[in-house]
Amino acid sequence: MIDQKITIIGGGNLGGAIAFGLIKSKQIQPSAITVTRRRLNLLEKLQEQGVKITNDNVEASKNADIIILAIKPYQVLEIIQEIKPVLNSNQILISLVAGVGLQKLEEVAGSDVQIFRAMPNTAIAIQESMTLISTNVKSEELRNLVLHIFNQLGQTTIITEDLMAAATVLASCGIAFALRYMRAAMQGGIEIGFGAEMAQFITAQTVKGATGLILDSGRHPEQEIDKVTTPRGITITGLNEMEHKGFSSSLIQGLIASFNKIEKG
Ligand SMILES: NC(=O)C1=CN([C@@H]2O[C@H](COP(=O)(O)OP(=O)(O)OC[C@H]3O[C@@H](n4cnc5c(N)ncnc54)[C@H](OP(=O)(O)O)[C@@H]3O)[C@@H](O)[C@H]2O)C=CC1
Ligand SMILES: O=C(O)[C@@H]1CCC=N1
Repeated sequence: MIDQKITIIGGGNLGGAIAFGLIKSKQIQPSAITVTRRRLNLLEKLQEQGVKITNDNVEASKNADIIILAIKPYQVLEIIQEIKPVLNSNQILISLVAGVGLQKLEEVAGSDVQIFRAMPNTAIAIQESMTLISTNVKSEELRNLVLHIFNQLGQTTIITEDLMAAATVLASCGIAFALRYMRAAMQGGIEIGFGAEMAQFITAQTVKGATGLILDSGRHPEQEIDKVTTPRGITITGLNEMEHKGFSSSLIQGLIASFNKIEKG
């Protein structure tokens, strides 16, 4: 069980999904969760589940054990300043904000607070996130607590801060890249004969199967691809045509462009 009181500042896509995911996990009482945003009417569903809602970040942070920052990057430093007067050294501050490093967060929040960064993806809405965590906090107990919270919402790993930009690209942006593959596969599927709905279902189940093969076996994708590519066959013809058109190269260049965007700020 999670006995701590959790405040989520910014109940949008991620903040809201975390609250719903935690409730679903049954590891925490809904009344131990507070979610803030300015348009409170958009938090009605969470309120119906027993979550406390407010537009007062300071009040919501006062008695929280854990404060999760799920606002936009351009707001994060201002909002830390806003809640700083009520922060204390027993509290854990977890920033989900992309592109704002631990050093900057520590500078603004002060070194007393226990600061973590967590980088999830939108599959957190179905408790299937890949969440990467970084921190300077040394306490195993606190690290395990933060891991435990995000483990309710998918898979979680602690990494060093210098890898957080790469983690943001590969996991958080990565889900959009994977979905764009799916959209393209569907469009191709429609052109060769399926209706959109059927093409979507076939594509989604096929991607799920590919994911399962890799996660279950830990084998390199190319080993699984080798099992599909009959010599002089149909698959290798398609794969090679995709590579001639720059499939892998364009994906890698896209990842690097996203990475450079974070690095440049
Ligand atoms: N989306 C993603 O896939 C990922 C996002 N991130 C990071 O997570 C953060 C949140 O992203 P996301 O959930 O997509 O963004 P959203 O825009 O969906 O959520 C941000 C929320 O903050 C609320 N908000 C704005 N101002 C305030 C304020 N002063 N006080 C309290 N709440 C406020 C907004 O609601 P209202 O306007 O009603 O106040 C909104 O619901 C970003 O920093 C992003 O970098 C990280 C990994 C993945
Ligand atoms: O695109 C963005 O900036 C955010 C951070 C990672 C995913 N979405």
